[in-house]
Amino acid sequence: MQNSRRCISLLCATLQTHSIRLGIGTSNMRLLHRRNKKHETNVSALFKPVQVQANADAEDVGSELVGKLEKAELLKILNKFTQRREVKALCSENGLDSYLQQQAFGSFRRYCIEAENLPVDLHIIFSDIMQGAGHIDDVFPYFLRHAKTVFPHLDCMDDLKKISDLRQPANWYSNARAITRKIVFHAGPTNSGKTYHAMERYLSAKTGVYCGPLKLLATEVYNKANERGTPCDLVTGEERKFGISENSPANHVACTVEMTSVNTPYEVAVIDEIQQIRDPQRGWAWTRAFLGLIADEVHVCGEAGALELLQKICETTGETVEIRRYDRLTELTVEDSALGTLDNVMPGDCIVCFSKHDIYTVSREIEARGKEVAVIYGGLPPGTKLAQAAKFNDPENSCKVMVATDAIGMGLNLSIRRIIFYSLVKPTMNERGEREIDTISVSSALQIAGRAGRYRTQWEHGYVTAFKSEDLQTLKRILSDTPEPLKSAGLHPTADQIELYAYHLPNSSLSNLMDIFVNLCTVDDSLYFMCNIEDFKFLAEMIQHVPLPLRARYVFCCAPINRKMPFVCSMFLKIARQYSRNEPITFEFIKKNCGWPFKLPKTILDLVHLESVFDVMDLYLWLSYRFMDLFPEAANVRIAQKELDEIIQQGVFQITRLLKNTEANQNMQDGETMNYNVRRITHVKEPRMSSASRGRLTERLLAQGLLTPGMLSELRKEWDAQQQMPPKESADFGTESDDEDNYGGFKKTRRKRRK
Ligand SMILES: Nc1ncnc2c1ncn2[C@@H]1O[C@H](COP(=O)(O)OP(=O)(O)OP(=O)(O)O)[C@@H](O)[C@H]1O
Ligand SMILES: [Mg+2]
Repeated sequence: MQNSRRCISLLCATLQTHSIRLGIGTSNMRLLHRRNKKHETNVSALFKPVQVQANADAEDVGSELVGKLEKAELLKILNKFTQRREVKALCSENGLDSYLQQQAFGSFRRYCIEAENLPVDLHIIFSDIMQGAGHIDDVFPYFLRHAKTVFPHLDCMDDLKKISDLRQPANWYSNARAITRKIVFHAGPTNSGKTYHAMERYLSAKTGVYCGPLKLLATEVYNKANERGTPCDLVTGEERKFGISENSPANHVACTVEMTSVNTPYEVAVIDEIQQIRDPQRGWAWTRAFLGLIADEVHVCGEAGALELLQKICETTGETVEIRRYDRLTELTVEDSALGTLDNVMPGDCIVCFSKHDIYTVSREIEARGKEVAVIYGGLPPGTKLAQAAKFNDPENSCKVMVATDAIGMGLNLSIRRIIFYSLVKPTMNERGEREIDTISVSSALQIAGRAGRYRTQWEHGYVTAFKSEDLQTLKRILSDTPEPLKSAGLHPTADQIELYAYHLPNSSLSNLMDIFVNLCTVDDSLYFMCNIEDFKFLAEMIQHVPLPLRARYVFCCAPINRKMPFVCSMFLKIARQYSRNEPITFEFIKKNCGWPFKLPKTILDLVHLESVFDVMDLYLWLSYRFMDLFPEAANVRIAQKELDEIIQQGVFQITRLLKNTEANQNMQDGETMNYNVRRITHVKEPRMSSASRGRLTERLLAQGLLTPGMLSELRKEWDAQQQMPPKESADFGTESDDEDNYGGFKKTRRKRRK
């Protein structure tokens, strides 16, 4: 039980106890700056003291030379020493602030009292002081030696600060700086032909790369280019497809922005949806692409509000921005009345919700009125999303209404006549990692509204309205606003930088290293901000007890998984454990753990679970590109994943029936599990608990749906097994790193098999 508690507290630490949360949006950069300042005073608390072994010398030479030390006397000297003003001043001069002083004094006192034999030099100093032959301040050099062992950063603060000096990210990309790039900014509202014009240039070039925000968009470009006779490869985190063949790379590439190569020269590069550069989580990928692409022409597409920031960044690269402005190609009208009731839904309507719970409610109610619905939300597999989009777009299909989350804001081509905002508030995570409800931003409202009346679809005049009449005025106000100009672009520490940190602080956990990095780094906050590292830290802490080399640990923590999905998280942990034992993660392993062969979902809970399984397979594929030898069965996993996508598709086609079954089950069962499951689906509606009312950690995690009973028992087993394994250094560099992987600048890591 003790072990499992520790295991759970590990998870909890991730979820609740971090003092530093960096939910940084561009709008609160000033705040960040101040917060950084504030943290400067307690950044010391991030440095965890290293335990120093007592009895450093095997033989008690000191006692032989000058006799044994009286412990009570020794304690008196130590207490006096720690209270002396001169000593405190010396401490400050040597980088020990009051927090570190307290820690180091305590550690030094314990060390001196508990040691049976002190190092001979220290022993003699104490003996001299006791006999009036030495001064109490003479202890200081020995204390400092101890303090530097306990806090190794004292000796390398300057190095650490240098490593995390992020003031000139433009200089990280010498290949891009070596050429003169032509930067073209295609600015305009949604549906104005920005991407279209950039793509025309891309397709006419000899070589080109398209960097998009979503797999679906990259896939669309890949398909379009190949259809037009321009062979094009597809590169996403989990997939590679080839326009010609695996052995002959095409001259054109369509990729997700995180996968952008900053080592390959191109004639034309397109960076789509550049306003995402301000995204608190993913912004760093756009910054990296914008600064690092080696292309004669870099075409960026997006909101006009990004222009000033891009121009300022270009001042640091010595480039100029050519601007091409576009107007919306079709008309978009905000209606004068709200929808009021779902009875008023018409063909071509898309109701946009901001929670899955609302998606379920609305689709159920529309179907109850005898109308078919297509459903799209972020968690659905790509095949399912495309199938739902195709059903809705097909003029011959009887399904004329769509219910979607803001997942449709970017990417999919949908024939929408009218967008109806079911609500104007969206649950978000604040900077402390707590859930909050926020009114949607002007930018995202315009993106979503812009989906109506798409050029060259059956509905060329778009309409927008709200579901509730009380929201209509607010919606009108939001839509008449211009999106706030972007203030800064995201940055993220690279694996190399963290590896250097680990070299200096070998006893620190990866999560701790990230915290220290973020707190010590210097960023030019008139241009950049540090991206939120909470997801990374969450994963790092979850696998902290798993013995892994640092590089591999780093790559694992970059895996794009949703930490709100307990099944995916527990599989992540299992896979990491298997990897750490150097055992291949086979298709059999996936089948056994994911319940293959898959059955059609009967309830929404089944559907949610299948979505998690899909994500686990994505995780497998993602890892398979980074650790080829231990993930050898990507091909089989891909086939099974496709099969699963089809099963999920069928489930979503019958979503109303699943909802009915779920409700019937709910009435029949009253057990804990059911309660938990329902909460899990409706988690966005849950009120946030105050810390006082949170109760036991495990219960809290279970209630929040962040831990399942099954996962809890797995964790217990994991932990018990771990206790029986020999310990291993956390900062182990036993990996070879070779070719560049392009994921955040991290190298692909092929594991050396441990003998
Ligand atoms: N000149 C054109 N000829 C033919 N089709 C066009 C032209 N311009 C745009 N389109 C089509 O109109 C639609 C909208 O264009 P596009 O996707 O380029 O808009 P966008 O400004 O990038 O919108 P968003 O901000 O939503 O990404 C696309 O289907 C595109 O193919
Ligand atoms: Mg576009």
